[in-house]
Amino acid sequence: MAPTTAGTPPLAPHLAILYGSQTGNAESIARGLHDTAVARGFNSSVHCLNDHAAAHLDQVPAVLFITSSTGDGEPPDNANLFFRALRKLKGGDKGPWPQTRYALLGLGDTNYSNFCGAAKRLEKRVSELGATRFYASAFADDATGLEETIDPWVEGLWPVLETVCARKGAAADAASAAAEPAAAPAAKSIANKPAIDTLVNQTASLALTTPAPALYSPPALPTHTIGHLTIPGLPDLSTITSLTGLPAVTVPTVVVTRTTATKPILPTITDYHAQWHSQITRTPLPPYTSSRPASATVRSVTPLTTPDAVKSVLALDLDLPTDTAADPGWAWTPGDAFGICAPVPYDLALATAARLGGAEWTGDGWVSPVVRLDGTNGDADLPQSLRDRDAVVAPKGVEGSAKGHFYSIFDLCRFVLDVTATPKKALLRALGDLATDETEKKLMYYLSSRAGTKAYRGMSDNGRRRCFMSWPTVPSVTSVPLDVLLAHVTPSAPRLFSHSRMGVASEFVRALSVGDVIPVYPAPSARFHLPADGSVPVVLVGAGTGMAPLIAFVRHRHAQREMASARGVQFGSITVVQGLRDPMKDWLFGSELLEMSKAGTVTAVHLAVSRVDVAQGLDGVASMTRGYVQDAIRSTARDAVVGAIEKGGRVYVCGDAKGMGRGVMDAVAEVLGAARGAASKLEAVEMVATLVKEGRYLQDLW
Ligand SMILES: Cc1cc2nc3c(=O)[nH]c(=O)nc-3n(C[C@H](O)[C@H](O)[C@H](O)COP(=O)(O)O)c2cc1C
Repeated sequence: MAPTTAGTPPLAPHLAILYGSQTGNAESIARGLHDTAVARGFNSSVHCLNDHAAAHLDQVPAVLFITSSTGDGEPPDNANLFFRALRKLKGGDKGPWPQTRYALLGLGDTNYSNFCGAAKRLEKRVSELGATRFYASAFADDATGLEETIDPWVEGLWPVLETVCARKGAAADAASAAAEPAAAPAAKSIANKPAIDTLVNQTASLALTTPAPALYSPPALPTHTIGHLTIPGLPDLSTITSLTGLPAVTVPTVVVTRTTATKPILPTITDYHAQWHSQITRTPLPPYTSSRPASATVRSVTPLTTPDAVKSVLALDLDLPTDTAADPGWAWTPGDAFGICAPVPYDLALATAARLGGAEWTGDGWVSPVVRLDGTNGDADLPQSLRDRDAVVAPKGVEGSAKGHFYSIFDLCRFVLDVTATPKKALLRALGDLATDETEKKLMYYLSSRAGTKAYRGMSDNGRRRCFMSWPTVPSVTSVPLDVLLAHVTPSAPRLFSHSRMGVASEFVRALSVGDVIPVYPAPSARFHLPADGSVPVVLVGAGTGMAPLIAFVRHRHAQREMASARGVQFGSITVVQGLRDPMKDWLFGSELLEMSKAGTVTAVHLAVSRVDVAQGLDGVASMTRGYVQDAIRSTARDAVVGAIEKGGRVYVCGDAKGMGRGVMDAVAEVLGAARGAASKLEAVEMVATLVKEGRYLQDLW
């Protein structure tokens, strides 16, 4: 039994914490809550939603749901089976839900139109099935800072939970049912220490230093702009004596044991994968997932934009191994995506490993010490990113042949920890705890506190907010323990590409060459597919690389038309509304669309051009509007969009959530509302909401 806080008897009933997490945020919150629960004497267990059976929901008096949303308000991959199970409950079969009491925390981003869609759907369904909410639900927004909602929610949760789990009687239950998140946590005092002259001038810039090995003179470590941390508006911290709202430090649940083995550090992906002692490198059998990907060989990398375009876009042609045919997941339909497990850039991974004491020069090359990772209480305590990977036989040189999770420190930096992600406040807090220099400690505490929220959001490393920038800013932390990093750094998340969505110009994709082998897995879309009935008109709205799944739709329709031409089958109209900067530089698939127009597959192409004047039209293009796709929908493409919807058609929107998702939805509401004589904006918005419900307004946003 875990230790309890002084004077509190262990609470017999179990608490089940269930999370759905795509990129690790919800999982790390769930695990942090579990640790705190155990420390408070709860008999807690933590599982991803797909493993809900292991939580024995019929026996626990309280369940905590923590889930993010992905896609267009869809559940994360490790929650989709749970949602399916909820859907399957029919009639009198309500499963364990009528006896279940729950609290729910949703994670989302208001840049997506379906804010916290998965969490809200989960709550609706379990309530329908008879579950009772014992604590007010909260929905945290990545756009404004998750902590602002999460911290008070967690703070207020504990007293309510103790009542609910201890079952102190009906009166207490009734009181707890109405509970709202409690007030902000009490101030935590921090030492009032020396002046911070170097920091008050608002920039801390520190270089990476690695001691040279004794015998050989190693080549210089790759230079990466690490640690050029700019913090606008940093106050004089010497005047601050107490800070509130510091995030809880996540207790590491991974035990790191260093072995005697080392492993070569190689820059190339092909060689690297060929010798990694982990599931990710040897192509496993299907089904392929992000942690058990297949290996694909790059057949070609072709630029789709001119060299002077603002953003370069590449077409990647990949060869999948023949055995992938056995995986039904690869039987893709247009609109489906696939994931590429992009590693951290080699130079950065090596520089980070070196800082962690994980890169040694042998005279022949760099090697990295191999560590074994175990959960504190078995595999269930490993973060999911590690747990999903199969245990492998110990590498040569390690005593015994027991299977385990073996990684070189470099492997962890390259494939497991995403040091390019935005640092979580909890990581800054943990760095503050580790810092021996009081000034650095105070800076880290400040950035992770409530008062430091503005500085935290404004801090940047050459305009980006990346995890690794924070480490050199605390040079007194000579080495961050790996278990602390595993608890606080976001795990590397795969990037999703449409089948036929060409590589977003990421650092990783740009560096690929023909013959490289990369880890990939299928990620089918639940809803972003063409209607089975080819006579349904469609409107395709895409900007930038958002055109990729849409061109796959066009190609598919074109092939269907060719096959059906002799039979006189009628096909619905295809209206394309495409956003681009300059038709001469980045009109993706331009010539193909013109050909498809000529062939009659595409009915009209409306271009929205954001960076150059469009005095002249282009042959074969129905209209050119200066502005964004939403401007085209409001003007030249208005009739086509409304006409298609009124004929029972569907609208597909693909692009970035911030730039276009909201804007396009507003524009469609406006033109549809006007055409149907909506009495108010709200009524017009409800019209689009109905289309969404009917599966006639579909979005693939990122
Ligand atoms: C591709 C993608 C799609 C997303 N879709 C939604 C969405 O539809 N609704 C929403 O509220 N948040 C959406 N989000 C935001 C995430 O839910 C949010 O960033 C959350 O903190 C991620 O938590 P996780 O790391 O546990 O998955 C999306 C994020 C990404 C990257």
